[in-house]
Amino acid sequence: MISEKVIQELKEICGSKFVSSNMTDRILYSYDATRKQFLPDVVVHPADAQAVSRIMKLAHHHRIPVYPRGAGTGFTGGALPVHGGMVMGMSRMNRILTIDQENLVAVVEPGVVTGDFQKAVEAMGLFYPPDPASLNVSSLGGNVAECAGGPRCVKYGVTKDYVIGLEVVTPTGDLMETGGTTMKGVVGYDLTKLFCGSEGTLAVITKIIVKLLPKPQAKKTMLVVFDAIDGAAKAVSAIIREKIIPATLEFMDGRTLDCLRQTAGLSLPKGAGAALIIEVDGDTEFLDKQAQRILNVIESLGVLENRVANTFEESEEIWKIRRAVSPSLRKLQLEKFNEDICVPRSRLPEMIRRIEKISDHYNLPIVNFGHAGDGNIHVNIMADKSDAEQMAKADQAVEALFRATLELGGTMSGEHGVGIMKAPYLSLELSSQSIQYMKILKKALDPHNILNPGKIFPDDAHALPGEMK
Ligand SMILES: O=C(O)CC[C@@H](O)C(=O)O
Ligand SMILES: [Zn+2]
Repeated sequence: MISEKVIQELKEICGSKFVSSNMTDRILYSYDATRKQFLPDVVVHPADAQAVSRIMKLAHHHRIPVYPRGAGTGFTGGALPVHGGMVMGMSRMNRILTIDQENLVAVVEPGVVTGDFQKAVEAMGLFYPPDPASLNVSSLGGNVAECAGGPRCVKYGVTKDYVIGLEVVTPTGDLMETGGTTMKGVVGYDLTKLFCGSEGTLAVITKIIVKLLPKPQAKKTMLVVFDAIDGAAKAVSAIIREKIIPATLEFMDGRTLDCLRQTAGLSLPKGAGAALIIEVDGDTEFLDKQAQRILNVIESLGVLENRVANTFEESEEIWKIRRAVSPSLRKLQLEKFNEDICVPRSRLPEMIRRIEKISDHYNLPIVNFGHAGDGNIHVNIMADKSDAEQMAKADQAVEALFRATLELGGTMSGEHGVGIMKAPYLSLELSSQSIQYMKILKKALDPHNILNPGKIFPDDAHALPGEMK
């Protein structure tokens, strides 16, 4: 419980309107996309970095857990207040501070919605590539904390490849700047990169400096439907082997397509085993050549249909299909164990076969889609929540999936992070030494473990007293 005195201090810092301990607000901020629920004691919305710093000093002094929160679209529980305490919503800090067209750099606050930022820079002929599926809702602070990815990462890289500087507040309340606005900089340790993807456990992000690119002149989007999943997986490898890196190389298996047909009314050829969304970008002449090269490479792999978007609207129609996948799967009323394993691209066909075996072995449907061009697949193990046996099997299937991924030289998470969901499996992938050094880092910055506790490390996450069933 947080004392009335501390609540009063929080109100002085944020303004009383922006501090709430009423049940409605506590429930509102008890969820994220994992749909797990942990009730915070209080929800605060600071207006600026000074307020964040004062809050952290207060929390540090009173040992109150603090959970920074963007839009709550994370899939591993990064924003969940698993030990109660304070949720710190960053939505008031939502200004685009500068878009510097001369230096191709922008400075933003963490609460800016990713999609809004992209539109703002695109209106100036610039480009911010990271495009998580949640981009119309998710905010840049959360994207940085989780090092968000998305379809375009195959060509353009992930969030941390664009973040060149940060302003952060440490768990003890110090306000600190890292990096800067230059394209290069090698003075001292790269704290910017350390904080990117640290899942809100090392610092609260209060300002972000990103580099931008010129906006590609044009793009061409294709939805290529295959008769069998193997053909689609081979097509991904074949395109990369041909030394072509398209702007996106997204994959949806037959079950994903069935689900889209059922819940989103999509018309696709009957008997489709899988589909790829391939987008190429650049100048117009190059686009046509590259699209043709891709089609030549994959045509013998069982292509049933190739839908080419000729206009921006047609391209958006194809992307709407892709962005509908995750919400459509939710409509199936099954528990969705959504993983985001990543394997070396050449191992993708084998990984897909291994996933099929896991599905057969545990007798559970598994729906696969995602960023195949990166070897990053969202493996969704589906189980009936009311069937305890199925739920237990799904847990075993998750572990089998991680073990298979690691055997093929992959990683358990390409883009969603560890949070609470993968914490129990951390030692499958990381050596005890790396875990130990990570904990030393955490302790150096957060001696009392108050910033987003219960995340990443298994011994922290194993007992989560606050979970509501
Ligand atoms: O696993 C999911 O449901 C969504 C994953 C999300 O990163 C996506 O690419 O759509
Ligand atoms: Zn994804």
